[in-house]
Amino acid sequence: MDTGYLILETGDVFEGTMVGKNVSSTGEVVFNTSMTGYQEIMTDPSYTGQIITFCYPLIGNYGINHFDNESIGLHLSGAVISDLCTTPSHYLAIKSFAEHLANEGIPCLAGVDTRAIVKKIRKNGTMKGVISKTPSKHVPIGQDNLLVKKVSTHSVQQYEGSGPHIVLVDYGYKKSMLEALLKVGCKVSVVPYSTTFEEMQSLKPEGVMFSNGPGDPMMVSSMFQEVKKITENFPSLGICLGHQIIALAYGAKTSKLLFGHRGGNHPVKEIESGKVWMTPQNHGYVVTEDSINHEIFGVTYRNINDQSIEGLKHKKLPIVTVQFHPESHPGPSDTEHIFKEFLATVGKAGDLKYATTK
Ligand SMILES: NC(=O)CC[C@H](N)C(=O)O
Repeated sequence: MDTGYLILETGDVFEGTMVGKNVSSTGEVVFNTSMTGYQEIMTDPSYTGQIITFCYPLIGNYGINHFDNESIGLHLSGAVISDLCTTPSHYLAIKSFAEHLANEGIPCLAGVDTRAIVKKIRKNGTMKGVISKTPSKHVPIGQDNLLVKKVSTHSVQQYEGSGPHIVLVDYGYKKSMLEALLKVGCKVSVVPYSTTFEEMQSLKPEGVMFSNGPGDPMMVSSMFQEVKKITENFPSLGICLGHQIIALAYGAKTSKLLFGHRGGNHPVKEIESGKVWMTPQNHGYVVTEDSINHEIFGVTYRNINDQSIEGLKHKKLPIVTVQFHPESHPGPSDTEHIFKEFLATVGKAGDLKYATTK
């Protein structure tokens, strides 16, 4: 196996062994602290354009199976790990971690002191990096672009059900989000990120869910007006990127965290009840504290570690948003009630006075 390197924007170089596809790759270097769930993480479209450093030291021990993909294909730009297990042991395993990456054309640097990378990122912030076969490669800074467009569906996809009709706006949705709706009998239409209010109206949804997705939410600013109109007229739930986009559509601002929240045990406090929930998270941006108009939105959840905003609720309309991942996969499903609460608002829509009628 060839020697390879991770070169960070700071100039730091980490040596390891190239596994997966033996190619160079550039991305934003982030870290994930989950102890399990590498398959779900690798297939989460929100990681598009990112090199994921897995903090848990052993990766690949239970292989890759047919069931845990969160989307079709892999979206990450590369992986950096400590110990690679090449002989997976699990009754559902169909291939190894390294085979999966190789088949999908993604490089991985193994045998690295991932703790040292995490320390660098925690100190200097998320930064660009390159996985390369030579230690001297230049790290291209590159422009952020509309990553959502790369991963969103191009056409409407329908899933039958006998329950309420929910439209899922696809910014790069995780399969578990769709499954959370199908499990309780919803009929679901998955629609492109660029769906307008008029197109939404023609689908006659009873509720709208705005999904997770990659990149800076400001990149989707061309859709903010439409998102505002949609949420003013249909009960809405925004998750992660969906949460950020809804907040922006109502005039709030977002900013980038120093090193993001990515892992399976981020504690959030529900403000109303005082309860603390354990949540899976994967985000680099947050809704900025003083940008919230408190006459319009109330803060419903806060991160225990840094007090950042983890949830919003519109004061008059049935609009709820969360920064964490109630759909789980990987990580705890303790906040599954978010879907139930959303579905409870669906169907009562006719009784509500919407902002557009004011
Ligand atoms: N999982 C997500 O939806 C991520 C949202 C956004 N791309 C962020 O990093 O903050």
